[in-house]
Amino acid sequence: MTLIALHDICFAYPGQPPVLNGANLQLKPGQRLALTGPNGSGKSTLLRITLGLQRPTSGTVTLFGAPRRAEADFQEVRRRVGLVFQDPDDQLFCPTVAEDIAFGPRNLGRTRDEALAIVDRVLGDLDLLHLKDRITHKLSGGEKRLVTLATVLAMAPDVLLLDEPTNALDTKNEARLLDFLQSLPQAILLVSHSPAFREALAPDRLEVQDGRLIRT
Ligand SMILES: Nc1ncnc2c1ncn2[C@@H]1O[C@H](COP(=O)(O)OP(=O)(O)OP(=O)(O)O)[C@@H](O)[C@H]1O
Repeated sequence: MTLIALHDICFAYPGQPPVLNGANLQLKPGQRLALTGPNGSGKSTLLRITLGLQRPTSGTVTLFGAPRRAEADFQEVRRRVGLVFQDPDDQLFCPTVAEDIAFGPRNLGRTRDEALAIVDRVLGDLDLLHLKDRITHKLSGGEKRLVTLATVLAMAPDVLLLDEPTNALDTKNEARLLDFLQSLPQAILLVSHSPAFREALAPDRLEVQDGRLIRT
């Protein structure tokens, strides 16, 4: 089954020329696909449309085999699509790292102990246990980036949408993140301006050109 299918997506911000103008994309289980294109070409907008955070002017978003139009359609599957936003401050809002990571599992009805076990597992997987009790807003930019990924992984999504995951990471952490992401079974849609990272993780790519997605 195709996880994500975008068909003929058109979108314009109010009073502006179209950002997307007939964009098509399919992501299958286990597939890793990169989205490239210049600044402002519409990559982040496309990720937000995929999750229903913005609605296309026309076109169809199909997730897990069903077309999604209304907010309720997206809510049903949002947990299964983990979006790591470009700006971690859009995503981290609890006082401590552990609380931020536990928030999603708690919302899904996990007990406090279950959620705390998930926090330990995810932080352990990312080699970040030392950050567990830190105040989130005092983390460095790179630490916030990795903690944001931890909050998403705690929801055990089927697909990861990663918007510039290496922003603010040093070379050592970038290499470790690459190793980690390569070991994951999930399908990944990656937006990254780092050619080396992109080619290592997702050599298959689509480029946004004049609002369309072109295989290059
Ligand atoms: N909320 C908004 N209101 C109005 N215009 C917006 C809004 N968000 C983005 N835009 C504009 O839409 C266009 C596409 O933005 P988007 O963030 O999707 O591009 P991008 O390809 O992800 O860029 P980058 O590589 O710089 O992250 C840009 O011209 C941007 O200025």
